[in-house]
Amino acid sequence: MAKYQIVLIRHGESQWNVDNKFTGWHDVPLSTKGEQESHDAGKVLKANGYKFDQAYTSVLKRAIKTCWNTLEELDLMWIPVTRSWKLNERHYGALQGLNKQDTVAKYGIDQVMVWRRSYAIPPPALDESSEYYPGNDPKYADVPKDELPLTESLATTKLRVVPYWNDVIVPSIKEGKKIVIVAHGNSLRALVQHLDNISEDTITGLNIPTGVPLVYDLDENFVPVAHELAIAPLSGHYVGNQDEIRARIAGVAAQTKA
Ligand SMILES: O=C(O)[C@@H](CO)OP(=O)(O)O
Repeated sequence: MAKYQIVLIRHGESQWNVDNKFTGWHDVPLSTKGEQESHDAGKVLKANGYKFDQAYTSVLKRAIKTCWNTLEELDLMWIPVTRSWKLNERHYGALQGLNKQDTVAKYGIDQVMVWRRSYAIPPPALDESSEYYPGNDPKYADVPKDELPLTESLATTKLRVVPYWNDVIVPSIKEGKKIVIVAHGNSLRALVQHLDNISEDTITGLNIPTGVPLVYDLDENFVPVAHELAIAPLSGHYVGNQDEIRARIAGVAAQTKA
């Protein structure tokens, strides 16, 4: 029996999704299409009667703007929005800024798929002299330098996302708050892997589309209750046109081709 319901949204298409570049912690804006996708996410939630008391997002503008646009459509811009770097995208290390398909041409599809989707193997680490080093970014001024990643695998991304879920978000759900989490492809993969207890092998095939609300019903122990529209391996379901959503999932997978 479902006791709680939460909504997860990956940000709308970003400018570096358009340019097909590895993005990670680089702070790029939404594309024009991404702005539209995030308004559409709010519209479809409104049409289906969803309401929220609290939003959680990352400190990256593509997620923050998606959150704003979604809440604007729901006429909920007044609710508290908590931002945390713990919900940031997985740090893509030295791949940040590189074109994904050029990287396939240089290193081969097998290596790139290991970097993109393997569970525990991180991309090569960033150098602290890099323009992308988070230690020079005022967003992270309060974060101890040794906690700031120079690269992350999905496994190490989980080490920040899941404690944030358990320590911050779960208590607020238990207080009775209806929550929405607006985050990123890989930080949400980390979260749903935890919720749905997805195996390390199976998670490599999971891609989350931009700007589509993903609804989870959870029982009293925060174990997901499978929905009839769920697309395996998820128990949650995407809200919207299911054929279009499947095509968008395939589009994320196709960002790197052999
Ligand atoms: O570049 C990134 O940060 C992510 C999300 O856009 O890409 P991928 O889907 O390749 O992990």
